[in-house]
Amino acid sequence: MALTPVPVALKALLDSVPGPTGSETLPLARCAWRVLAADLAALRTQPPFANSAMDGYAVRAGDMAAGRQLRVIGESAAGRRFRGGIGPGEAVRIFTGAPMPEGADTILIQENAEGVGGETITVRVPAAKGQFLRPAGLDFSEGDVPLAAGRVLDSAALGLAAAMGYPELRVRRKPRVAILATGDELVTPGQPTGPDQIVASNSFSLLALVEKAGGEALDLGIARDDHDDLAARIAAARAAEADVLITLGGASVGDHDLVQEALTRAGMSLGFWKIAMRPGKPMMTGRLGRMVVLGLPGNPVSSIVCGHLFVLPLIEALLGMPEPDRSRAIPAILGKDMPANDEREDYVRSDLALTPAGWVATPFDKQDSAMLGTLARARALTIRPAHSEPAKKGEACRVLRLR
Ligand SMILES: Nc1nc2c(c(=O)[nH]1)N[C@H]1C(S)=C(S)[C@@H](COP(=O)(O)OP(=O)(O)OC[C@H]3O[C@@H](n4cnc5c(N)ncnc54)[C@H](O)[C@@H]3O)O[C@H]1N2
Ligand code: MOO
Repeated sequence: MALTPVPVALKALLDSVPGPTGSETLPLARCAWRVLAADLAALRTQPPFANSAMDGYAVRAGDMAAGRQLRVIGESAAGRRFRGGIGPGEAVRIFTGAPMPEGADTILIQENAEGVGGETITVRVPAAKGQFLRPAGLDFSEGDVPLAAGRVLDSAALGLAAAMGYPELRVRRKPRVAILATGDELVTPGQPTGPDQIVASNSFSLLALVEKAGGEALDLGIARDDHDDLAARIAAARAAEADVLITLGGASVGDHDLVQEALTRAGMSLGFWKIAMRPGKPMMTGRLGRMVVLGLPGNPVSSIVCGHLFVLPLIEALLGMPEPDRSRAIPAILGKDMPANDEREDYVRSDLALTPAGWVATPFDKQDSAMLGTLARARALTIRPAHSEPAKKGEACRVLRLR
């Protein structure tokens, strides 16, 4: 069976998403890093009044001449405006953020005035008309829509939502991602290991990816290589109304690789199985009712690389985030020669350093997909497209940054 190219499998996976998750209303303080469910229109204008960007004097541009004396007729502070207007030859002491008095059109910063604090000042360096004046609506006006649905509420966006007057926001429900490890050899960390057993780590790796992407991980434990146990845990994922089920291991062709059959028996329609990538070849996609199914290979590095390539974009799609945010590869140059590649796109564990020539990606010598230590050391995955010619150190490449 021909291997499916990564972009084909990814597109099919994202197309299989039944739509963004529902939404919930949360107080602003609980919305950090959540995703907006609707466009957000400003409920007010910012700044609501013309104000000064500096400490100094509100003046008239017509009075700006070196040596000119001005009479200080009052003070405008942030939160306490000067009541009244200024005429020719007059100035108002003003502070950053304070409303501009009527008749003033320019700010003379105090460094450019003599006699600061007194009843008269002398212009030392004249200000240009409108200097350091912030007009009303400089930032946004009521009805503007500076934040669109799908926007992650990072620090700037959350602050902007607050400034626009919102005490609470409608955000996407976190996609629920059920994670099911499989394998007779696996033991939970901290439990005693029998002679042929190893500690199960992949669920934790995937949990970290799911949470980073804005999903909610649901650990379904470890299924034995046994149809009844697999069926019970697949049923648990459905009962929990998971948006996604990720299975780990049992994806390949061995006699104990039962996952696909168990899912098919439960009613899954298969999307793709076997992807043209290394690591991660035995990956499988499917749909079980509304639940998107991703069957990841058991090798720890394979499951994590598949997570970066497929789980992160899948969660973004479920969160209704816009398409362009899903491509993460950046240009770099190779730090060493690379051999020709076969039909599987290679994701090579690499170091990554920023140099005056740009990012330099240097692949590690050992690339076994069981070596989690190597992946933890890697700063990037260097992408070697299928059928690449041998490449020399210094040639252009693309990388996925890992941290
Ligand atoms: N004859 C062939 N054999 C294999 C092929 C193939 O095409 N033909 N593909 C290989 C590739 S590539 C991969 S990747 C692996 C993946 O196989 P499975 O998904 O069936 O994974 P398992 O056999 O269940 O496990 C592989 C390996 O990973 C360990 N493992 C499993 N789950 C966990 C976990 N939750 N935490 C930590 N480690 C885990 C497991 O003990 C095995 O050592 O198949 C190749 N074989
Ligand atoms: O594809 Mo497997 O993931 O090479 O080790």
